[in-house]
Amino acid sequence: MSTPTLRVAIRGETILNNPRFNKGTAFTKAERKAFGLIGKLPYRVNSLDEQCQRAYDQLQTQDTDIGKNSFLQSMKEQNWVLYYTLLTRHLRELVPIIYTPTEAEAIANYSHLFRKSEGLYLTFPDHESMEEEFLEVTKGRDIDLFVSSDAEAILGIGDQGVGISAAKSVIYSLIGGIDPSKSLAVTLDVGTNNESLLKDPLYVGWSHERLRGKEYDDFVDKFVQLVRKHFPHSLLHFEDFGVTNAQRLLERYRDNHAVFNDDIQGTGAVTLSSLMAAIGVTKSKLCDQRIIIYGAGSAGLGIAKQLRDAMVTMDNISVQEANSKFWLIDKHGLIKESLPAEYVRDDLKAFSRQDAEWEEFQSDGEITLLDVVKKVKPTTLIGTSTHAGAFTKEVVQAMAAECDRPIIFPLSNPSKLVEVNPKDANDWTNGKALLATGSPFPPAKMPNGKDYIIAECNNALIYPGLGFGAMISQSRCVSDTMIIAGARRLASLSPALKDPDDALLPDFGDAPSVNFEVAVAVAEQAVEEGSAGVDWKKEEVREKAKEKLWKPVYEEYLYDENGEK
Ligand SMILES: NC(=O)c1ccc[n+]([C@@H]2O[C@H](COP(=O)([O-])OP(=O)(O)OC[C@H]3O[C@@H](n4cnc5c(N)ncnc54)[C@H](O)[C@@H]3O)[C@@H](O)[C@H]2O)c1
Ligand SMILES: O=C(O)C[C@H](O)C(=O)O
Ligand SMILES: [Mg+2]
Repeated sequence: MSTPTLRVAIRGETILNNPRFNKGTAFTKAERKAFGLIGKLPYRVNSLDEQCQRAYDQLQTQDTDIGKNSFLQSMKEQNWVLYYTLLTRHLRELVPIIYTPTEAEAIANYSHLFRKSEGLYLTFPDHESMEEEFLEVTKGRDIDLFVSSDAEAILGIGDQGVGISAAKSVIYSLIGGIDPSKSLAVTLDVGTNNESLLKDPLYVGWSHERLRGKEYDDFVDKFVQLVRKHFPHSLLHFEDFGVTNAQRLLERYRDNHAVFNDDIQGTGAVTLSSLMAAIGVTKSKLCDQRIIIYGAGSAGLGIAKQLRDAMVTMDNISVQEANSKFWLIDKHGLIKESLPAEYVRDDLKAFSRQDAEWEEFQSDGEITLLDVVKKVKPTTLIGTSTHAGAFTKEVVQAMAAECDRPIIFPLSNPSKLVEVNPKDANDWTNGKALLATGSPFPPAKMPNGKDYIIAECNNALIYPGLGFGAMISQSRCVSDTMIIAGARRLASLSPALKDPDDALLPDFGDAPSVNFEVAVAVAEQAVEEGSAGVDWKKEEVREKAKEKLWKPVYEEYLYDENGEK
């Protein structure tokens, strides 16, 4: 295949300092001449393979994961093709370094590890000039994707002031095939309530208490309206917003723009896929499940709604009946009618249990996870609480006593916050538990000595595909039906369908091809339901999607002062 060519308008130091165009020692002799680089590079021209080998060797000299994370961050600042190629070639090994769980440590130390800015920082004290800043950074760019975060609820480590959007953007390109020059990470800095950051003289964000109320809403709205005005066909991704804002913002904007909340919808979708795979093993229906969700925040509620909606569409039961299959537990125990109003957000009310069911418990006492497990005899237990170790041996064994194949998904991230280590859940149930976790864990041993692969039920196994599908079909919205289509396609790729002792979800090493399948399903659904902005037939979607996939390859550059820059 011949090398694709690209007309480029920048030369000399400028091209060497631009990670989108820089090739380092891989610039050919002809390019070095045309772009004024002969004296700026050592003589030898390297291939991408040689550069990868050198970079991988250098990476191995780092002893710690956080050291590797910093090294890779620097590489991203230098050369995107090399960075993404290296990650693609060592995907299983390096995703946990650039993403969950190591990313949690990198974000918690953001101000101390900080070397170079990336993306767009919109900070409240500068809100009056927001449009200028926005246009300055987006000038001349064709942006398809904005990945935004106000960093109030980063993974399970809470308020970090500035943070996660860059790591989530990388996953879109690495796994979803989205051209990194067409996406933009946006930090919405509205202050922080994290005391240690506020006291830290090196904190790089706005050292101020977090904005709330109208000022906050107006600030976010100003940003969303800029996106809508200047990039009406883009996808707007929300990540790790606090629980009081996440659902509200999604509802506010989802009818007018293609917006997507990863913690609510991405987590709901990947959990639905995992559960569909698990009930394939237990040979039961979704609506036969009794589901406890421990931690009723953005992820917990997103999962409850997604599973509920799937029961309604797939098993044909009423919304009310589907709601009755769930027991949600939060910091103050089971969500039930008589719980004080301040403990039950409005959006949880549909899942609130009736007091009459729980008469044997003192009305003012908290109903614990163990109480609920013993009474409800759940088939499925999902953790999104950030409460490490909450699924104790007593809880897990009480569940297993009443259920042949307990489905247990401790989804809190990073690894140290997991509700139960999957190895323990496996041991305590004699290998009967069907397990999936939010962060990567090593396999557990089954009683027959075989490895049980722990599926990684992380939204990264689906959100890049959901996003790519919505983007390529230029969908005006990300509808619930598009998300269900993606989740069903992911479930259909479960290894457990062929071998019930195998993992519930495909391996993360296969995440790019899996996400491609998800994208095709999502775009096909968008075409079918008429929300696509492209004029494609359903049968054409796969081919069109293939054409749009971005891959890290060096193009041959021709100097042209009217070219790309
Ligand atoms: N696997 C995934 O793909 C995925 C996706 C999103 C979130 N998560 C993880 O889920 C966790 C929650 O994330 P979120 O975005 O929903 O945060 P959130 O702050 O919106 O929700 C956390 C909820 O847990 C509750 N909680 C806290 N302590 C509790 C306790 N001891 N008992 C019961 N409930 C308790 C909180 O009150 C809150 O409602 C995080 O660890 C996050 O990393 C995982
Ligand atoms: O970032 C992740 O690993 C998944 C998820 O979005 C989370 O908030 O934990
Ligand atoms: Mg998240």
